Amino acid sequence: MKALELDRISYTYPGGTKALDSVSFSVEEGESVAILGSNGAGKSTLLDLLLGWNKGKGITLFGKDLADYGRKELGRNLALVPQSEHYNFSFTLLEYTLFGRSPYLSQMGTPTEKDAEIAVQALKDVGLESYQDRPITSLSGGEHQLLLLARSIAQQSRILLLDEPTSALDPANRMRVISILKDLSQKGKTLLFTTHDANLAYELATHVAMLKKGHLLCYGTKEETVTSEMLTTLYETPLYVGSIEGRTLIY
Ligand SMILES: Nc1ncnc2c1ncn2[C@@H]1O[C@H](COP(=O)(O)OP(=O)(O)OP(=O)(O)O)[C@@H](O)[C@H]1O
Repeated sequence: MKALELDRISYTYPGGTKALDSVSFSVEEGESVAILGSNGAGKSTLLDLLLGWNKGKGITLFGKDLADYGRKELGRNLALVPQSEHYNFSFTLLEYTLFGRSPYLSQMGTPTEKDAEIAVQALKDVGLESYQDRPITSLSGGEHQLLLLARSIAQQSRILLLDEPTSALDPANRMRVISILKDLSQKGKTLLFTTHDANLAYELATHVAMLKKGHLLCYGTKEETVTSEMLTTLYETPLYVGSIEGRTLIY
């Protein structure tokens, strides 16, 4: 089943910047898609369109027009892991992770024991369970990024959108997040993530979308798209795709 279809998506900001120009591709459920592109290429604009924060036409989610989704229904299908988030109040980690359960709560409803179990398990998945009663304001930058992933795991959406999911992480936590995301992907979750790390894209993605100045330079399997020529064209700087001990390495 198609999880996502983009049909000639364009977006111009009020000031007149055309951030996306006729971008089309589709994603099957269970695929993992890396969105690559230089600074200002339109990656965040695309994520904001998928989340309905920027309004646009031509986006279909599981066969239904994005514009026809209610807020909670959208939350059950799509979760975002931003790079960071500003906190207005000092919740505990567990309370914050429980926000991921919002799309499943009734009007004025409070989270159930089952919701709490799911949130605790999500904190365990990212290795933050021993911090669950600590205030979120006490976290380091990397822990903060792991918490945002935990909240989205608790949300149990069919698609996960991730904005630079490993940007603040040390090597051990980077590996942990890659392993969590691979596991989610194997269980059938559809992933779309932006990254400046072509090695991460190659390791985690099944497919790659390359955006250049708002245009789709190419879309296809990682084997088709991640080539020295394509990456050099995308970033306008020499990049090479090689192999060390049987593993693909981009440098
Ligand atoms: N709120 C806004 N108002 C006007 N122009 C914007 C706004 N947000 C982004 N832009 C412009 O739209 C274009 C695409 O920006 P976008 O943030 O989508 O790029 P990006 O690929 O996510 O970049 P980066 O890798 O630097 O995060 C850029 O030219 C940017 O300056």
